[in-house]
Amino acid sequence: MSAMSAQFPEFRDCTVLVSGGGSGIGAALVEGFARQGAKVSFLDIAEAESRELAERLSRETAHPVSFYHTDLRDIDAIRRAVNEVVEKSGPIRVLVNNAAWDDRHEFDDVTEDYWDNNQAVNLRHVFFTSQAVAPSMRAAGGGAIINMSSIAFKLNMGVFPAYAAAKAAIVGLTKSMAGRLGPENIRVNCILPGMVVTERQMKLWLTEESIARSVQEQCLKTPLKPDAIVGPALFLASDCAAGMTAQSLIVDGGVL
Ligand SMILES: NC(=O)c1ccc[n+]([C@@H]2O[C@H](COP(=O)([O-])OP(=O)(O)OC[C@H]3O[C@@H](n4cnc5c(N)ncnc54)[C@H](O)[C@@H]3O)[C@@H](O)[C@H]2O)c1
Repeated sequence: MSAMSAQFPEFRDCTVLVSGGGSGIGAALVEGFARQGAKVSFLDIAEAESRELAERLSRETAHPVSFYHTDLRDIDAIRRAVNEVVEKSGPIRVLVNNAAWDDRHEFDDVTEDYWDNNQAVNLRHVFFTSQAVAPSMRAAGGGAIINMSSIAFKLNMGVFPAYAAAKAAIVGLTKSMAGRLGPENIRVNCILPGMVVTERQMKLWLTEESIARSVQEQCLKTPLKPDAIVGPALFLASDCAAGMTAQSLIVDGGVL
């Protein structure tokens, strides 16, 4: 049974918000929740890809999929979008903080502005989107937040210190938010993917050779595709994981 065919009845008609849902893993998550019968909205800046995804899925799923053009570096814009989602679709029960920017940067060249912008795309919105969504989860009696970290910060990868710092911080943020929001029945967990081959990763960073090298490090000898993250995310958001919070789930084909 694939993640796309497993069914969790609790997602039917429930409101789900995914950040960075326009492409890659985020798009697979949007599709995965939409095929569960959820009312899915997503925030992204990739206009063309996001519109195409929302239109395609809206023709095929129980509820229209809604795209909100939102630059996650703009906290007021996040708050406006979250309010619109709640007004249109009802209280948000599931939030996936997925958006990120794994830009490579040379240690000696990083400026203060670069650092701040990098943290704004990779870390700051994870807190502020959760903060904006929490009131509607409380009002609905609870919810689930899933933050996307990465195994990259555990691998001594020198190519993106700012990204690695943000991804490590997301694990700490997950635990702190879980402690704060647990009494309100809001569960907060994170997923640490390994290498996931997306179109964008292929365009920017990956080659057939680098994929083969990474696969050698995995126990499982097949490169992971975005779908590999959908099942674990559905599980963490579902009632099956009702007793789980403050946890990190590694989905890397067995690297760590
Ligand atoms: N692909 C991988 O190998 C991999 C590995 C480990 C962790 N991850 C994590 O999984 C998540 C998804 O990965 P991906 O490779 O699909 O991501 P990606 O780099 O393709 O980007 C995700 C989405 O975020 C959007 N986005 C970027 N900046 C934004 C901004 N300022 N405002 C709004 N949207 C913005 C992009 O347009 C894109 O649609 C990320 O958190 C990433 O760190 C990915």
